[in-house]
Amino acid sequence: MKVPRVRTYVPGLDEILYGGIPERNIVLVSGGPGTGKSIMAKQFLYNGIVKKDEPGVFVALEEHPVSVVRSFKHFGWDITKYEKEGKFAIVDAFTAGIGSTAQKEKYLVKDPDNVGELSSVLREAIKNTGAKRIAVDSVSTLYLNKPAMARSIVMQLKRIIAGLGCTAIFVSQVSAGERGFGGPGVEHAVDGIIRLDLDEFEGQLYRSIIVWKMRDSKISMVRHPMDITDEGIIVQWDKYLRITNLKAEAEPLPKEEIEEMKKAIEETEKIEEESGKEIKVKEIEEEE
Ligand SMILES: Nc1ncnc2c1ncn2[C@@H]1O[C@H](COP(=O)(O)OP(=O)(O)OP(=O)(O)O)[C@@H](O)[C@H]1O
Repeated sequence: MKVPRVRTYVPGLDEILYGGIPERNIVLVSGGPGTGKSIMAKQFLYNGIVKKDEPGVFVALEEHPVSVVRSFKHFGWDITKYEKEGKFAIVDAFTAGIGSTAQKEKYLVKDPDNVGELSSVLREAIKNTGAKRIAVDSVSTLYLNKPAMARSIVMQLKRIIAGLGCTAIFVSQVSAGERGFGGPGVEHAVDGIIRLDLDEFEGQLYRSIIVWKMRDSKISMVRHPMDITDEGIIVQWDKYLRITNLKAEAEPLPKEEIEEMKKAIEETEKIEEESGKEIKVKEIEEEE
């Protein structure tokens, strides 16, 4: 059976996911400092609103809500407009209500250590905006001081998010050079893992992305070069990054794989088009 896909519209990412993220999947975007995790989470939300009219909620645990908005705007993504229209909301789990901007926040979590409070504020934000896409940045903050609780915290959020029909990106911070993705409890609890990396060779930094797992989906089995530009993240889906002890080199993917990825995107587009038609027919029937 074909699983409905949530397209990220991050250039090249849907290709290496063979169509996009399966609906209701919770995806860990894991990586070291400065690898582009936050940008990817923001791009996923912004694209959903602009390209599909799907509202989104950003759970801010690492940055002040003012900085969150500023970093959206850095890429020309005017999120304030959609916040005013009620299609976007920030859950402030950062300020603990301290400061004048914080007190104006509609969705404030006073104690981010209290997962119950976070869950109920998140649920309210999802219901009010009609959100389809969620980003939690970063989920690691929630269990930094209590690693034994990581799995149950992630499962609690997953139940709410998937239960309300949403698809999510959970940002997971790991140390530079660490091989894991955020601890065994979390890695097995989530539905997908995307890993972002930054590696140095001969004084030059190379960005790359690899999809480690994605339930109900075929995935590209190679590391792809990735760029961060003024328009956000671009994945070079038709190339793979060959890393040896001494160097990193981008090489073209085999033709058959490129064709298969293209076909997966075309199929997703066709399914979307058909379901769009179905909705229109239903609307007309209801009007009659
Ligand atoms: N316009 C741009 N062009 C190129 N690179 C950019 C641009 N804007 C930001 N970056 C790069 O993106 C990186 C930050 O990305 P991001 O904030 O998503 O990292 P992160 O993985 O969330 O890191 P951390 O875990 O440390 O918060 C910066 O190090 C910066 O070099």
